[in-house]
Amino acid sequence: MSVRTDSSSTTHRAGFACFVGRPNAGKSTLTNALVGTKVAITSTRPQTTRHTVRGIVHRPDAQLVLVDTPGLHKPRTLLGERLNDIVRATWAEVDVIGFCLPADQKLGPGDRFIAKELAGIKKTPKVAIVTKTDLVDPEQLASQLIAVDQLGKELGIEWSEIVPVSAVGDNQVALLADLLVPLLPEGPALYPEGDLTDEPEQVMVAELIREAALEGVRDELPHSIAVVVEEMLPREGRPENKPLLDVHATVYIERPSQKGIIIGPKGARLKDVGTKSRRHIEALLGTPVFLDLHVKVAKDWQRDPKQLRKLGF
Ligand SMILES: Nc1nc2c(ncn2[C@@H]2O[C@H](COP(=O)(O)OP(=O)(O)OP(=O)(O)O)[C@@H](O)[C@H]2O)c(=O)[nH]1
Repeated sequence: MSVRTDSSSTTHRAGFACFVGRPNAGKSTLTNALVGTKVAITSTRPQTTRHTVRGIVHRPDAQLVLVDTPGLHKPRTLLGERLNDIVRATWAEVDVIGFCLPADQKLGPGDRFIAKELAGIKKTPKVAIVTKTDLVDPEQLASQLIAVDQLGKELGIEWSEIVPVSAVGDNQVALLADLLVPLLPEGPALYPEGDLTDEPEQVMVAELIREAALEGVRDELPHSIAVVVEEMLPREGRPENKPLLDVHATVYIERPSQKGIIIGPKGARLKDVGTKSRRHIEALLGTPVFLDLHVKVAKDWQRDPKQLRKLGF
């Protein structure tokens, strides 16, 4: 007896996808849900993703490399302009774009602004992803799906798919991967199996610290925090079964007046930021960590090209 296998099942695909959408649309959370580990930072504050973080989905039939971009927005500072340039450059390079639209919010000018830009990128297939479906009832979801369909028609965008997902409720996340994969080109894996991201560890560690530093200073320091990891070194003289990684990092703020906010009374806040981010760093790197945090003022860094370069933008 002979068994014939369908040739399509042996085809391997590999390529890049990026999620776009207005701030807070759920792009980072979706990236994490697809990859299954914490690689992109999430926060309830908009515009927290500054670095392009790739998460990699490994499957027997495909490798899907996710590029998580910052939100496109009306630039007010030099940093804003650079972020928008990064976003557009990313869109032109990837194999498929996932446009994230939260189910619980009516389509607004922010979505249209992005959709118009997307309409200009003809070649790249676009999947509309209606996110956060756990926050709405079926009726609301249905009308959002219709609105997204209409938005596409109006602007001349042909959605390859329109998919509702909930990253938090893990609903349809696997289906989304199934729909993205056929849109990738045929080819061998681009990264070794087991790699979840090619972002240098130091950048990921810096992002984890920044995430913790942003928490709780909701309104005082919205986007004035940058974090640079100066050094990560294994502590010398430790027994082999008790390693310790020394991480030295600097939290940059824009003005001296912000120092008090970040440090808190008697240093309590900074200590809290250190404890929280250390736990995340240890989980990420799988080793105990000693975290040494400093706060420095880099005057108006968001507007200063020299400072921006130094801080990695
Ligand atoms: N209920 C619910 N909340 C979600 C879901 N996905 C994301 N969120 C929440 O929405 C907020 C924003 O999510 P992010 O993933 O950080 O959004 P983002 O689009 O990456 O945001 P930026 O980095 O600002 O561009 C966070 O508080 C998430 O917890 C979801 O499926 N369901």
